[in-house]
Amino acid sequence: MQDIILEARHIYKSFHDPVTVQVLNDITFSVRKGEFVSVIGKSGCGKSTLLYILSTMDTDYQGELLIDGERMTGRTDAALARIRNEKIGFVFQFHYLLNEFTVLRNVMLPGLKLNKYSEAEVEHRAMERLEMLGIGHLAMKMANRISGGEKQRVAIARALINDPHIIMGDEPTGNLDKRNSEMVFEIFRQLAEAYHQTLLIVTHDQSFAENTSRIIEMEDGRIIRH
Ligand SMILES: Nc1ncnc2c1ncn2[C@@H]1O[C@H](COP(=O)(O)OP(=O)(O)OP(=O)(O)O)[C@@H](O)[C@H]1O
Repeated sequence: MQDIILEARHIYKSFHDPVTVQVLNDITFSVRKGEFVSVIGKSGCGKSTLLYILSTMDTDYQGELLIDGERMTGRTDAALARIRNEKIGFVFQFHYLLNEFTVLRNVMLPGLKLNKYSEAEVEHRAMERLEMLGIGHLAMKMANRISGGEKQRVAIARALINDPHIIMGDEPTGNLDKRNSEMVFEIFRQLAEAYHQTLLIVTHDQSFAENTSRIIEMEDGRIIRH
């Protein structure tokens, strides 16, 4: 099907630490273009482990992962790094901005790495995204001189720089107060509605999840609702 952005087929994952513990058990689901999906479940049920696999950062699993219909399984690390930078935008609980750079430069970095646009074009795209998120005026500030809510908006601008096919988030509101959490949710909702941006967000926040277009619920390494 053409509009399926992400497909997980029978994914299993075990840790050997030192006894073997199966953390993901036959995970199968897909995400269509424009869906705003949340992944919920009790602490330790395997959400972050699953997100690492879906985002191609962890390749040590059984099963198949397809992004845009292409198999990710069995590719080299370099190939996966390129696919990640081109197709996946990341927003984490901690923003991981580089403090020694300006806000603008932080947003530009994944765009420069892609090697698709000139530096001037990447700068223009970064400014467009900062302005869309209402923080154009922060462009020249150093990344450590802005508030937590502003940092998370910068992280979202950075995630959008290469027009990702999917944005993946691991607790993107986990470190924010209520007002900023609602703001981040609202940005995601508008991205999904106005731009048909596909989003897959792991969250503990029940009210966040209830307002997404689909909830995937996990329990003990399995999907119990999707
Ligand atoms: N590197 C590792 N080695 C061994 N066990 C691990 C490792 N990483 C995670 N686990 C175990 O795998 C299980 C799932 O962890 P995971 O971080 O995916 O859960 P989670 O649902 O994201 O939890 P939380 O909501 O608390 O972040 C847990 O039992 C955890 O202890």
